[in-house]
Amino acid sequence: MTNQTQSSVAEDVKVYKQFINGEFVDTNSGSYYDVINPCTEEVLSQVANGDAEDARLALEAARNSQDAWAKLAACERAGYLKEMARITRENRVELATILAKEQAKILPLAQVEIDVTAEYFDYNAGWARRVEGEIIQSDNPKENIYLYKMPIGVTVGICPWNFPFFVMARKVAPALVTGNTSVIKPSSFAPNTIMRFVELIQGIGLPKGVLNVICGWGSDCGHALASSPITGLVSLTGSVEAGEKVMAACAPNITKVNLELGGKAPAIVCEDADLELAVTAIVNSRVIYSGQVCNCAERVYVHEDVYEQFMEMLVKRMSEVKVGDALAEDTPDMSSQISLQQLEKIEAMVARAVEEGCEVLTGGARDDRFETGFFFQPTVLANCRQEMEVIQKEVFGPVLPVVKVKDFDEAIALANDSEYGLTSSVYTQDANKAMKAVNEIKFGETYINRHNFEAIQGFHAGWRKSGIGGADGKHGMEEYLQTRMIYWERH
Ligand SMILES: NC(=O)C1=CN([C@@H]2O[C@H](COP(=O)(O)OP(=O)(O)OC[C@H]3O[C@@H](n4cnc5c(N)ncnc54)[C@H](OP(=O)(O)O)[C@@H]3O)[C@@H](O)[C@H]2O)C=CC1
Ligand SMILES: O=C(O)[C@@H](O)[C@@H]1OC[C@H](O)[C@H]1O
Repeated sequence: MTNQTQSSVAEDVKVYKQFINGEFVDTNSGSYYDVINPCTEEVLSQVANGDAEDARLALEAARNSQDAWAKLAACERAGYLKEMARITRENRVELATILAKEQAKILPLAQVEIDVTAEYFDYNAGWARRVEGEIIQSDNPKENIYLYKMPIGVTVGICPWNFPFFVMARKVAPALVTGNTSVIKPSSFAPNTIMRFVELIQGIGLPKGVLNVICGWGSDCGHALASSPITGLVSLTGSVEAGEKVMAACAPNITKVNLELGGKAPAIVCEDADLELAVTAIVNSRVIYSGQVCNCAERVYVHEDVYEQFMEMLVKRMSEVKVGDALAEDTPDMSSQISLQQLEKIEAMVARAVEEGCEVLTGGARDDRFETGFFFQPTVLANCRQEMEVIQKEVFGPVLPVVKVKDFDEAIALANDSEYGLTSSVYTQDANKAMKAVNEIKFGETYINRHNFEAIQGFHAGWRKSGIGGADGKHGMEEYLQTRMIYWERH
């Protein structure tokens, strides 16, 4: 943890306490840590460094409020989500600015995240009148069989730093509308926007304990939330390593997990592709939020017939990417990485790729034009081979490794050869190739002739190590429900 330091509470920066049972309270640990602006490295806030006791108090508050919350009419619960949407919209500029500063996200993208989050609250409010059960035919003519959809109880949402505000809503909105209560743990790297939002919604009258937000490190506070017998569901967005730990923590209580654990998205460029479209989509997808998005192109497979032309266009476009402070007036295309650790991880992966024989066509190093921050140059790597780490492991930075392939079958086989299975994309003007990809590519999400993002009414779900369960739409909402069967005999 190099860009957060433990400290006592200073007086001149914003301080965020824990939000438990409808009140802002001190952390049991008594300590706070600094959250910095990754571009400038200035301290933005001091945030409660929560521990297992904070987790216990938040979970108890969520448990104590859950019965009454579930007994409200679903449309009444939805009313609170609509209020959250309204308040998000009314404060969209303030929230986007906080977000941009705490995670080095360029302001237009931060604004998109805030606006989509408001949409997300509204969209989930719409499910209130649509959660339906079933009446099933019995073998006994005197019996009716009913299937009910019930809330799980207390849900925990553990958020990442890359889309912290949106992912918070992804975990809160379906939980609350279906009658669950929620404990949210933001990433320690980006808690400010979530905490400010919690301050802003104080006037909406949400019953105490229905939503609790506690900050603290995953290994301590997060682990305590996941391992508690009070917790009915843990939804985590983050690394495979954190997912494994959360599953292990949940195992003794057989607690349900819902995991979104990143990806290694292949982009396949066919010989008949519209190359201008493919290059634009792949470059945008790789540099958006400085390459730190789980569903964006992480490796490219290009047909040998168009390889030279594609690479020339790709290198030109990547070398033209504008890098700068996330809040600069002449808005850059991308900014700093979130932290020194992430910068060092990217740098080390690129260095190992070069040792293994990759050729750097542009970028390949830290961007030393900046006195502060954790900037890495937009990078294209050629001569990549399937077995290389840079093709197999998530880089999470502005680095595009490219592999030349002889045909579409080889591209699909190599794309599928991955422990990850979140998203993928195919660029072709041939409907038969597109259909073959739809049938044969083994990923939870495939984009044809475009790249990210997914729709809030879709279902964002990773295969293999990319996760379990999913989010968004009807099926994402159903992750927060369990079934109850009633067998009712007439006498
Ligand atoms: N799927 C995705 O969208 C994301 C993928 N990643 C991938 O993960 C890599 C590392 O990023 P990193 O920040 O370390 O991501 P993590 O997976 O460590 O963090 C994600 C969330 O999980 C929490 N967490 C970590 N360990 C535990 C645990 N044992 N129990 C409960 N909660 C836990 C974190 O808390 P805290 O950080 O506060 O300790 C954070 O809130 C990236 O390089 C990238 O490859 C990262 C972010 C998002
Ligand atoms: O963490 C991620 O990268 C994903 O959760 C991401 O957040 C917004 C994207 O559209 C996602 O799915």
